[in-house]
Order: sequence, then structure tokens, then C-alpha cells
Amino acid sequence: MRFLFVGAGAVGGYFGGRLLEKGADVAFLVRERRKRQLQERGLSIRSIHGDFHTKPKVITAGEKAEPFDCIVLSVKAYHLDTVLDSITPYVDERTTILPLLNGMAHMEALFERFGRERVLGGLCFIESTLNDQGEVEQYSPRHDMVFGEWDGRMSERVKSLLHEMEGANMQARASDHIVQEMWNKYVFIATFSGMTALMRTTVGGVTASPFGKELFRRLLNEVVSVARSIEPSLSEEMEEKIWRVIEVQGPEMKSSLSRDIEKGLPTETDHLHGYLIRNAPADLDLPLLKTVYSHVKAYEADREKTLTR
Ligand SMILES: NC(=O)C1=CN([C@@H]2O[C@H](COP(=O)(O)OP(=O)(O)OC[C@H]3O[C@@H](n4cnc5c(N)ncnc54)[C@H](OP(=O)(O)O)[C@@H]3O)[C@@H](O)[C@H]2O)C=CC1
Ligand SMILES: CC(C)(CO)C(=O)C(=O)O
Repeated sequence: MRFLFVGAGAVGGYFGGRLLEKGADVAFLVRERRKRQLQERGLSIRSIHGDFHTKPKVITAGEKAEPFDCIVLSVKAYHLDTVLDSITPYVDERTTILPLLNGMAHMEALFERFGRERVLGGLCFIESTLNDQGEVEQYSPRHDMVFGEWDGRMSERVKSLLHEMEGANMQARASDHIVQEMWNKYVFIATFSGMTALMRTTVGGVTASPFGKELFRRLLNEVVSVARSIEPSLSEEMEEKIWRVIEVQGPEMKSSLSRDIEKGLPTETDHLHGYLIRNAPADLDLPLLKTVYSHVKAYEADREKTLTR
């Protein structure tokens, strides 16, 4: 199976690298600067699960290549529009598109562009980042990728993807309820990234602060209320289950959105928090979610001003 990972960042670089390590056929679609970096220094993973270094195959948008069997999307949400155009030449009837982005809004764009039958649901649970040398640093015990058909079928393509990933130094799992799992992850990350970004600290820093735990729980409650208004099939127990997941995170854990703020980069708050607010019923009171969103948007506006000065 030929894989194309779109973006060789924290997530794509990690999972694409792990598949290369096991001998899979993987190429990365990257932009010029990252291409030069990967050609000069190679792809390096520094991880609690073991380091790995390789010289990967890289292509840039527009370069000639046969369509791929599986295109894994691992870019930030605000790069998705450009990426949809870039991958179109590499998609044909054999291609499966597997997005690993946090959130849900990208699914609508993918279904619209490529048709539902081309796209799997997907998510990952991993804490990783690119350091200033362009190496992937990976910290969390979990390095999980989950994917599945939108209707829950255990299809042949899901089985063969799983087969390709077997034996790689990562946890790959097929899900027969990927919609619920993606929402669970979305609710988790909207809450987790929201609180850690708002308070500019780790999960342990939030919960040790005077009202941190209480605010965390209230934000979770708001996010679950919106999620269940958008997707009524979501289970009633999800709030309790996600709270338990938040509670067992290591105290040093941070979100990729917080790391982006620390690095002075744009964030996915429009995709994560903005999407929920835009799609919430008008009478739902969302004071904490709106505080998170306004806070991160204010950071983004200041960042823009500094860049244009
Ligand atoms: N990091 C984490 O711990 C986790 C992240 N996620 C989610 O995974 C997704 C990806 O995040 P993450 O890997 O952290 O992000 P990164 O910013 O680390 O990586 C994204 C990569 O995409 C590349 N890119 C951007 N535009 C293009 C383009 N047009 N063509 C090719 N490559 C492009 C960027 O390359 P460059 O700018 O160098 O050109 C960058 O290296 C997000 O939705 C995030 O929320 C989910 C779970 C955990
Ligand atoms: C919280 C975490 C690390 C879990 O995968 C994540 O999804 C993110 O930071 O974007």
C-alpha cells in the first residue's frame, strides 16, 4: 500500500515515520522549506517509545506522482483549503483519505470535495511537537491512531489499513463507532486546549489553581451541551467519561494549541471553539467557551498586528 502523509509535522512526521520504520511505502507531501529541511537533515523522531531517523521520500504540490492508496491528512485546520487542492491530483478511485485533524468541521469539507465514499473518519491521541531543528518530539505514553468507516462497517479497506500498520511502533485501531469517537476526542480537546490556553499552563497547573478544576468541569459541560445539540446521537454518559480522561492526564500534559501559542503561531481555535459557538443553539449560555474563544482570538489579533508592523 502506498501512503502519502500530507504535512510532516508533529503528527504526520510521527506516524509516517513509524510506518517507514516498519518498512511501509510512505511519501510526504510538504512545502518547500520543509522539503529542504528533510532532504538536508532527514526525518528524526525523538520519542519516549524510541528514536528513529530516516531520509524520507518527499514531494511538493504539483509534482508528478501516481495516485496513492491512502492519503493521511496531518496539517492544521487553517491549512486545509490549500491542501484539498494540492492532493486532488493524487486521488483516484483506489484512494482512501484518512484525516487525523482534531475537530469535526473538516469532515464536511472533505465529504464535499471528494465524496463520502473516499473518506474515513479518523483521529489520533498523541502529544508531539516539532522542535526548532524540525525534529519530531513525542512525549505521551499514548501514540494511538484510530480510524473507521462513517457507517461503522468493518470494510476491506479498513482491514487492509490495519494490516499495513500492524507491527509498527504505534497503536493503530479500527473503530466501528468512529463518529462517536471523533466527537469524544473533539469535546476532550476543545475543553482541554481551551483551559490550558486560557490559563497558559499544563493540565496540572490548571487543576492546582484555586478554581481550576471547577472551571474545567464547567467548560466541559458547556462543550458537551453544544456537541449534543449538534449531534443528538452522542451518549449521555460522554461528559462523565471525558472528565475521567481529563483527570488521568499526566500533570505536565499540554495541548498542541497551547504549544502553538507558546511558539507565537496561529491556532486552530476557529476550527475547535469557533465552530462549536457558530453551531450552538442561540439560547445556549456559553460563558466559558466564549471566554476561551475570545481570549485566543485576541492573542491571534495581537500576533497579526506584530507581524504587520
Ligand atoms: N501535535 C499533537 O500533539 C496533536 C495534534 N493533533 C492534530 O493534528 C493536526 C496536525 O497537527 P500537528 O501535526 O501538531 O501540526 P504541525 O504544525 O506540527 O504540522 C503540520 C504540518 O503541516 C504542514 N503544512 C501546512 N500546509 C501545508 C501544505 N499546503 N502542504 C504540505 N504541508 C503543509 C506544515 O509544514 P510547514 O509549515 O513547515 O510548511 C507543518 O509541518 C491538527 O489538527 C492538530 O490539532 C491531534 C492530536 C495531537
Ligand atoms: C491533547 C492531545 C495531545 C491529545 O492527542 C491533542 O490532541 C492535542 O494537543 O492536540
